[in-house]
Amino acid sequence: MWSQLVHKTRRMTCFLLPYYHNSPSTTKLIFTPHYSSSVFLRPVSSPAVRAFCSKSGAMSSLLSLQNPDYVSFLKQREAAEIDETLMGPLGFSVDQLMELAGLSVATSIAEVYKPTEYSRVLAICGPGNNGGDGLVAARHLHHFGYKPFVCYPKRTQKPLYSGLVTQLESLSVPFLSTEDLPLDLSKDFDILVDAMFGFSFHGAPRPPFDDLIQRLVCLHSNDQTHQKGPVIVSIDIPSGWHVEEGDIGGEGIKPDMLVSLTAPKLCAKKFCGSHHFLGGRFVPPVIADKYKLHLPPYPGTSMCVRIGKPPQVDISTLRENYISPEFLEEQVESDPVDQFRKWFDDAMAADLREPNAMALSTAGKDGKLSSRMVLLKGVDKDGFVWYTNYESRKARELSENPCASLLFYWEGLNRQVRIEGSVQKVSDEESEQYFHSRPRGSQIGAIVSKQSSVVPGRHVLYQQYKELEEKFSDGSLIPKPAHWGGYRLKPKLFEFWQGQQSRLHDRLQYSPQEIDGKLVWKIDRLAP
Ligand SMILES: NC(=O)C1=CN([C@@H]2O[C@H](COP(=O)(O)OP(=O)(O)OC[C@H]3O[C@@H](n4cnc5c(N)ncnc54)[C@H](OP(=O)(O)O)[C@@H]3O)[C@@H](O)[C@H]2O)[C@@H](O)CC1
Ligand SMILES: Cc1cc2nc3c(=O)[nH]c(=O)nc-3n(C[C@H](O)[C@H](O)[C@H](O)COP(=O)(O)O)c2cc1C
Ligand SMILES: Cc1ncc(COP(=O)(O)O)c(C=O)c1O
Ligand SMILES: [K+]
Repeated sequence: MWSQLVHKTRRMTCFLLPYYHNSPSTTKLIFTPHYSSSVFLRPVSSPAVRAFCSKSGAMSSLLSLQNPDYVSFLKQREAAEIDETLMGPLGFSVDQLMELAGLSVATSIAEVYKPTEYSRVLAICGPGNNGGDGLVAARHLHHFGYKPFVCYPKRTQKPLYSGLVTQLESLSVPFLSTEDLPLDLSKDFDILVDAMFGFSFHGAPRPPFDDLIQRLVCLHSNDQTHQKGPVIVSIDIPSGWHVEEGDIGGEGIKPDMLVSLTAPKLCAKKFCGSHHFLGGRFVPPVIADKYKLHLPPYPGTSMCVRIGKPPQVDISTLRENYISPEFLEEQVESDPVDQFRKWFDDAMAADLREPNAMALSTAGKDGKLSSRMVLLKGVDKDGFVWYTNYESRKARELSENPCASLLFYWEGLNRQVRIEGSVQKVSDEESEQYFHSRPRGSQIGAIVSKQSSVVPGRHVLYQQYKELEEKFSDGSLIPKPAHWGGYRLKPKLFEFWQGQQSRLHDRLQYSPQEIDGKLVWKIDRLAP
């Protein structure tokens, strides 16, 4: 029953997302591989890494980073034209677009700046639609667990805007006048949302926005004194910047994050902050087509996607402080295989990706070690089973030295399990049975791959694969190659590790002992 459970292939889906790619002469539909996003249960330490790896798909971020010309930039006139087309012939209302734009901004912020660290948000909203985006974003941020404040000094008397204000008031989001705002914004807020001006900005900022922009500029000078100040998130255009030329005098605001909407405007090429996101997941193909837009695909159901390079991180600063329930001797099973199953069930329940992936370490007769990942395919009192090629490097090493170790790491649960023991091949019948339970593609793959040998190129494998696929296209039985089968590790030592704060982890080791001629497992606590 349990081994059937692990047989199920979980979330290994690679599906194809169409997006429109245009060259001057043609418009063709390109299929981009996109991998279903994995769930990271704990935030990783730095905002940069967090953003890169967050739930909404490191894979599509990778796609957009591989090619710097991947994204198109719009002129001011084009941005206005697209706006008109969307809200004219394409049937959108301004309310709809603003809602989606504001939601994109809020989700982009939430991907990088977690509310546990950055709770106090000030949205400074201007008189136009950019200001409207700011009001919508503030509402979503409230629902995401932030504490937003709004400064909205030049209100527009249209029902859309008064409705947005009423919605925020009903959530008790405080509205602050420019007089209420502290001159130095660095102490009272963690995030400043710059929603003053978007693509219709022209000339020099007029009061009261000139002063508000200046207060954002001042924050950089504070920065030089190495104080941790609030981060600035600009919506669509860093306010005060020329929509196409950018920060002409070099004295404008320097946002940490820019959320471009629909497509980035030309000024975004000059953006030097750490986080450039794209939002506004509503562009129909006809617009992408007409303006020859290259836009990255949005991952999964996300409202935003990172564009541009993620910030460089200092690897030495990456660390987690593990916070877990205590793992005590009194709680554990006397049999380590039972304890393993308990933890495996927890890993399944936590919806971790491939909880049955384990590192297998082997050493040949020369004593040189090697490790690789394999998938656990069954466990019982007899041992831990995986399948592989009997002519691979690991197989050679196991034939020379049958000792091996297994390692599971369940990141989302702060747990690792080490298992050591001796290895034997499983019976031929067992291998046969498992082989035929695999997807036919993987069965053919096992025939094609002379695992661990040198191949002249991918095309060779692909060619052989195609031939065999054709040969077995009638659905006939694909014979298991003699060189493919399972191994079973009979455990002689276990260690269960539960991460704890300040590196004072729990480590319980099980080793076999003979008492009165009976084999029992002795449990020892090891120092972390
Ligand atoms: N499809 C899309 O792309 C979508 C776009 N959306 C959003 O709309 C944004 C564009 O909105 P928008 O056209 O209302 O213009 P925006 O820049 O917010 O402000 C114009 C106001 O500012 C004023 N103003 C101008 N210059 C000034 C100055 N120097 N100093 C002072 N004031 C100045 C100007 O007054 P005026 O000069 O006309 O008297 C007017 O009142 C866009 O960037 C995006 O955020 C999303 O909501 C939905 C989808
Ligand atoms: C998550 C994961 C699971 C894997 N599972 C298996 C497996 O079950 N069997 C296998 O032969 N290779 C598996 N591989 C590939 C191995 O890591 C390795 O590349 C291959 O077995 C060749 O190893 P060797 O040259 O050391 O023998 C897996 C790789 C990953 C990343
Ligand atoms: C080469 C190879 N063999 C076998 C496996 C085990 O996979 P399956 O679940 O198809 O047996 C894997 C998994 O990644 C693999 O890469
Ligand atoms: K702005």
